[in-house]
Amino acid sequence: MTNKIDPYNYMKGFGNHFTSEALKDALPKGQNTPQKCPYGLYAEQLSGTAFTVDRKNNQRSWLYRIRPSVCHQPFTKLVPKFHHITNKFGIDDVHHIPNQIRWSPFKLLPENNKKTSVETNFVHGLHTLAGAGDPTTKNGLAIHIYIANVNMDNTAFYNSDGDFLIVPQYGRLDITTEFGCLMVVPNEIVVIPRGIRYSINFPDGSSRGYVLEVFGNHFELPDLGPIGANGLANPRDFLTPVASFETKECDFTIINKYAGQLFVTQQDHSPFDVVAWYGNYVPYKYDLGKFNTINSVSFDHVDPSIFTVLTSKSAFPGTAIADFVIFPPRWAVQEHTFRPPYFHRNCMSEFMGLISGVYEAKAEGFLPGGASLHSHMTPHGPDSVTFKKASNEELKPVRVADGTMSFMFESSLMLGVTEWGMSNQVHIQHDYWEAWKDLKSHFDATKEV
Ligand SMILES: O=C(O)Cc1cc(O)ccc1O
Ligand SMILES: [Fe+2]
Repeated sequence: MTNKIDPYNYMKGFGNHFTSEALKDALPKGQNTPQKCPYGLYAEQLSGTAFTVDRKNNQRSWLYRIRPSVCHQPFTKLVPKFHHITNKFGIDDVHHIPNQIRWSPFKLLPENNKKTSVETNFVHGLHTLAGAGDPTTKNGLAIHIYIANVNMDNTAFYNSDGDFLIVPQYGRLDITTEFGCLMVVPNEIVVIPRGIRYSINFPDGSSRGYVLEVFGNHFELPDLGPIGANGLANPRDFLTPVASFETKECDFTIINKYAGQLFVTQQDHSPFDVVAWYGNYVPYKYDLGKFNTINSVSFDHVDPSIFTVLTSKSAFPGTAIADFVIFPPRWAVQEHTFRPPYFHRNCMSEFMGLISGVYEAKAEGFLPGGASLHSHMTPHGPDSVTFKKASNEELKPVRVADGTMSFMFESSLMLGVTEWGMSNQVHIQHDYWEAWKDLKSHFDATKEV
């Protein structure tokens, strides 16, 4: 169903200082705030880091726009019954569960047509599934699922709480941002940093995907250490839109997520009126198919951190608030090795989703559009069918996960599951624990190998 045509233009590179003009010479020359800007535009700075952050981590962009963002009426709060977002992750607000949890695919909404009249845009279709921490202290994360079927007509959204890393699983995202437009297809991801206004259309109708929201540090590429200067997600493959603007004057709704609540306001013009911009605080997309996958070519199963695409660091070195990790198609060649993921218990929370295909550790039950959560120190690993097969198979080089893409949001924080995530609006597989119940003892004290 996915038509992969992408009508938009992009600039390449991660963390670059870009410049983009939709009209020739719309950027001021040699300064940020001339007394009068070209074409009668307004200058506006968007700061993604504190003014005083060290130079190498400082992120900001300058936007030259028809009207400054401040031209809007006062915000009013949208009562919680009109949305499904929360940032309350305290012990009494969400469910902290040591069991292995698995959700069947989150139900798509019916196509929006006259018969069904269910109309849900991206923002109203966001359901918080799990999280930890608090955006007011800029520490933590939330995981949302979106299920939606209508465009955000004359509506824009921005998030004061953190950055959104969006993983579309079903249906493309046609995104208009203040910086330009992006078309994002399943198997690509898009990051929209804090504060940037955007609107999402669903060219394929009813759509579904996952969102990782981080309240603290922005996403960055992981360090490569002994891997060397190349590998994993290459900076050149991150794409940022080019400036484009509209001059629409009409009633426009702006929705703001602020401290886990939604606020709404109106203005009389489109916020997508940025004629030119420059800077390094930008939205970007990345095709997961471009990941340069590195793994063991000798023996043993390597930890999945080798598949990290992006990370949002905590204050503790090497310990992420959230890593975005993928399990891409690759060759498995390890000798005398049990090749699928090992049995393990982890001091991190592991939330997993499946974009397409079958995940190597689970023969059944983990399905595209579904999810699993293995919390701090919760034991998990290959199901019994996978264990039996992989313990006995001939170890020739094989393609793993061809046509498949799964991912993990791995966090050092202890995730709580929301009321929605436990409700009968979703389907928790209560028999998930049985995936391991047939793992019998093979112990024989007389047999060394
Ligand atoms: O639990 C999982 O399926 C994710 C995972 C994969 C892997 O290859 C090693 C460790 C790990 O947590
Ligand atoms: Fe795991």
